[in-house]
Amino acid sequence: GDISSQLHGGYFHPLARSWQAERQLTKSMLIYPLFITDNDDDMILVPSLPGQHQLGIGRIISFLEPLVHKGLRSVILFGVPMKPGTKDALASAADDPEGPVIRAIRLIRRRFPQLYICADVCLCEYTSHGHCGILRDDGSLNNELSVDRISDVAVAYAKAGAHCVAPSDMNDGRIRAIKLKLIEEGISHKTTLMSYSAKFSGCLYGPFRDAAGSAPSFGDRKCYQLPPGGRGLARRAITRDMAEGADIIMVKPAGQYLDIISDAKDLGKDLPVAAYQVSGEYAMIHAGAKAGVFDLKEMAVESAEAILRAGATIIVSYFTPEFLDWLDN
Ligand SMILES: NCC[C@H](CC(=O)O)[C@@H](CN)CCC(=O)O
Ligand SMILES: [Zn+2]
Repeated sequence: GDISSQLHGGYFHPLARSWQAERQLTKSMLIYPLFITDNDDDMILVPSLPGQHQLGIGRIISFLEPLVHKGLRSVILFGVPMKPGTKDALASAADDPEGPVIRAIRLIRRRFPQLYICADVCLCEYTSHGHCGILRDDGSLNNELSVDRISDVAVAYAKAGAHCVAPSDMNDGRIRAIKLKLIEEGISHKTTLMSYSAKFSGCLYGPFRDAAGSAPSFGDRKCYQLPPGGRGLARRAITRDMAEGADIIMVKPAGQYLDIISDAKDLGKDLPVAAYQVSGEYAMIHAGAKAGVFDLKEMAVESAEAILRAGATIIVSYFTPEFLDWLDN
């Protein structure tokens, strides 16, 4: 055939094949989620999230030491209050200075100063009803009260030493509110604001909710997380959050939303785009490997390659510990 039909010469060799990828996965692209409980000695496996633990403050250092040694660069912290009576309608415990997240931030900052600490900011782990905000009488989110409370929690985590605050609530306008309060506090110059901008409602968060005890006690999150079909809504939310001061745009889930990741890169070509490979994606890959559909490592790598190909350069992944073993850098 004519010469332009000959493509094989560009990828017959493994190195040439690696050159075909715009982005290569490296350890510094990975953020590892940690579940921190309020019982210091906890080290509890989460059955629905293979190999993942709920950790007490007393376990964090010894848990992280080998991972930091293998090149872990960043974690994202989720508080898991287990003590009865902690949760209430206003998520009062979310910014408790003796709560698990703030204690973990301080401890990790002191022991691993080189680790970049992200703090997830939401109310669902601290509200009695399990929703990502403060409710009106009719059970819908009170956006104004929720945004005010979430921005206070974000500032508390930043003041405690989090390098990055990441609001996963999906209330309207929380990015602007957080940015303004960080500026008022004089810490906006040393706090990254990573927005879960395009976060979709769906069936892929079950194992996380087991791990975080954060399932809504009634209803669902369909009135604040985006509808899976809402590509336009996602583009509008991404554009809005960039205008409100987000430093990083995140898409979540990842594997079923690769087009949204590429939209985020298209809209936010001047910002880093993150993607969160959520608990359901992670558990599904484990289940597929266990069922013999594919090799675990091959699928974990292929799913990460797809997320990078779509345009992400940051991946929140429960596979992070494995990738630290699998990657050279
Ligand atoms: N703030 C909401 C938590 C949210 C899932 C949910 O809707 O419960 C995610 C955490 N940011 C779940 C992440 C995961 O499933 O891994
Ligand atoms: Zn939430």
